[in-house]
Amino acid sequence: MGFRRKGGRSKGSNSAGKKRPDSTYSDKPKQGDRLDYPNIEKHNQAFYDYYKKQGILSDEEFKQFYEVLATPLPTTFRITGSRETALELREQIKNRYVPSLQNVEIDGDIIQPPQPLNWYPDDLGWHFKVSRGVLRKSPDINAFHKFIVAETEIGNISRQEAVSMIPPLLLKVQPHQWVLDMCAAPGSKTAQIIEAVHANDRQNEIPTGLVIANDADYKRSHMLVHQCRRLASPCFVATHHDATHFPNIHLKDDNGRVYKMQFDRVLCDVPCSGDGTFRKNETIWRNWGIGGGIGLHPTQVQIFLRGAQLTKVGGRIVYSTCSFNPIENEAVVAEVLNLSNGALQLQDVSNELVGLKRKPGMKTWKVMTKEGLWIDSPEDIPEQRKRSRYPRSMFPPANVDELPLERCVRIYPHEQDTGGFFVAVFEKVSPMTGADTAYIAHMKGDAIVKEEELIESEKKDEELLDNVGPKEDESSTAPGTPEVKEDVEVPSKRAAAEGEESAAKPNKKAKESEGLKEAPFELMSPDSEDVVEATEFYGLASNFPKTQFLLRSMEGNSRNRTIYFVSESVKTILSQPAAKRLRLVNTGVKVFVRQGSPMDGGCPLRISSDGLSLISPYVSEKRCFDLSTDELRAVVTKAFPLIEEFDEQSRERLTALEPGCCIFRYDTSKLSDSKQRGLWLPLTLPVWKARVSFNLLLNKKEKKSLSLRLFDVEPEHAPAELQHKQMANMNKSDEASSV
Ligand SMILES: C[S@@+](CC[C@H](N)C(=O)[O-])C[C@H]1O[C@@H](n2cnc3c(N)ncnc32)[C@H](O)[C@@H]1O
Repeated sequence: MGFRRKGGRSKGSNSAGKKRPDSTYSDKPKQGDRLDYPNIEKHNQAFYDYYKKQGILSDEEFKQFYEVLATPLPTTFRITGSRETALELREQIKNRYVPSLQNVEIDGDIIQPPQPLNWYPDDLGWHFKVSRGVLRKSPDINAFHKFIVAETEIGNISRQEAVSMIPPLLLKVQPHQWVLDMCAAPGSKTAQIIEAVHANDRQNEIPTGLVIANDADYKRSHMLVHQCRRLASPCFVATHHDATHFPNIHLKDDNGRVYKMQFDRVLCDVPCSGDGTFRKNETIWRNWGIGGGIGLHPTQVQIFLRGAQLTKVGGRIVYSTCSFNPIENEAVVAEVLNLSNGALQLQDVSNELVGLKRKPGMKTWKVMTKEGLWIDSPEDIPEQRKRSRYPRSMFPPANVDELPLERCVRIYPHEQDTGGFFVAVFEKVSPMTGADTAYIAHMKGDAIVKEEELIESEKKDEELLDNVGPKEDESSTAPGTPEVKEDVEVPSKRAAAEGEESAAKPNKKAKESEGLKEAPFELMSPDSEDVVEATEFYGLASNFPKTQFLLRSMEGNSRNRTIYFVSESVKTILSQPAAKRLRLVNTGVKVFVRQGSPMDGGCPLRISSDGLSLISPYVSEKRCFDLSTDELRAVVTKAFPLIEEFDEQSRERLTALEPGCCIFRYDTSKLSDSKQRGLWLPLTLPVWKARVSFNLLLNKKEKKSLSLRLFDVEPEHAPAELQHKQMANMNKSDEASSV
């Protein structure tokens, strides 16, 4: 299937009736665009003229670039989750799916099986040169499609555009670092950052790092929470602030010294015109206009500058957009470099992500007014009012030759079949703010910083931000400003629907207003009844940090229904009065959930599957049970396994086990084909044990993925009649424990 056009127009004409300039442009399908081509015109004359005139590429390359923009993207994905489980899944793809996808023919062409992206570390990023449409429809790749869908649903795979994976890799996050993601929703880059913080996860180790993921849009910040929840990180905090004025949080150390919360790593993946997403975003073909970049430039400068202020000396900052526009890219970089007075250094990253094809940043560019006039400086605009819409920072600065802008990274779609992207990496090499100087003094321990001094220095930071901000008659949502685009897949259809609308209006001046509907986040006392109950029942080891439990709602005198767990770093923030300034949307991993009173007695607090990997290393042997392969098959594939189906020895042990939640373990090397299946990690499963039966505490999707992965079968759905009979066998606590 080739390009389909709206009726009546001649081949190669745009919506205004003009011809698409590339003579080679034709209806002939190209590699990767075989099916599902949307019925829209893929030409925008204003875009074409603007970038041709900007000279972003040589004439020859520009032709290729513009041709590729009209083709759909290949399918790309990232294997996510904790490092060990990600490596397991990678082996499964390599050993099972890649061989099964050799010599598959679609529309007369043999397609290449999926391949790792050559620049992505450890073969955890993949591309498959067929469009999503082909992936969905072709019967030959149906099994692979099913696998991708199932693993995406439970969060083991993230379908993320290749270029969007780049900024978190260049951020180089370490497990002990504090990271701020300033514009984070819907959150695929945050997910990568969280994974980096957990890169060294071993049993009994909770990283000391912290990830604060922020977005100005309240609804979108919930999409972010949804996306990151599956990673179950106790180091994750979601906030909701206008990043241009992300609050100053003052913390006190054990000696009473005040210091400002600053970060080792800051990601500024700012709202942008999104013209790097032409290949997947049909509306942008119709809506692209010069006003987008112009309207967003001041906000982009402010967000980046604020990010730089919040970075520790010695820390790294990544600025990125999915736009080709130098007004949103090099102009922003040049302005903030100059404002930093040498504190920021633009890094040469040509030796990082080897294999990634890229072009250097631009050293010169032009500004076009919304009326289509090319201008050299704001003074060339006759009207004073209009002039203020084109701040000097949009133009190449006088010292442009001294700035190493060539170190910026430009990714063009035609070079390696991707979307378009811009990334620049910085290090803060010297103090830039009063807080930097105070922080250094704090770290040396040789000065007591007074809070008033800190506040005074912060006023200066604030003034600087206001000076570069949009002027009275400007707005980042000025006419012509397009929707904010993402280069990532949203986590669910519902979330996507919520996000679409709000993405169109970045909440530029989000006030620090009160009245958000979030429940309070209260740390629990280790002596509280709930903590004592859980500790005793599960025999939690003495080295388990019992001061890091959290409640999300105060439920009066009644027993608390859900108990969360946070890392030491999150506790540090939450336990200080300054935490009140943070508009928290979410933090903490759900570890215990209270059931209705179990009929057989036992502890009604069950372990949540979200918190299982955190809690299980500390649970005593009295609540753990090792399975044989046959028993595992019964637990994973059957709807209602009964204790009597187990062998005699197991029956005895299980019958003696006090009712309530416990952990079933399985050593995967016992599976005869574990290598072929790419399985080597021990399995830990949360189970509700009742008097005569038990119940796997996983949701349907998790259960299905597990069953397919281990035994190639879908788990049993019991017919209604059997369900009824079995339920009668089970006591009330079995029913209550179904997730
Ligand atoms: C390009 S998207 C970010 C994509 C995200 N980093 C990811 O990888 O999933 C830009 C985000 O900035 C948010 N945004 C817009 N204006 C903002 C502001 N002033 N402060 C914070 N976030 C803002 C938008 O709501 C949008 O979610």
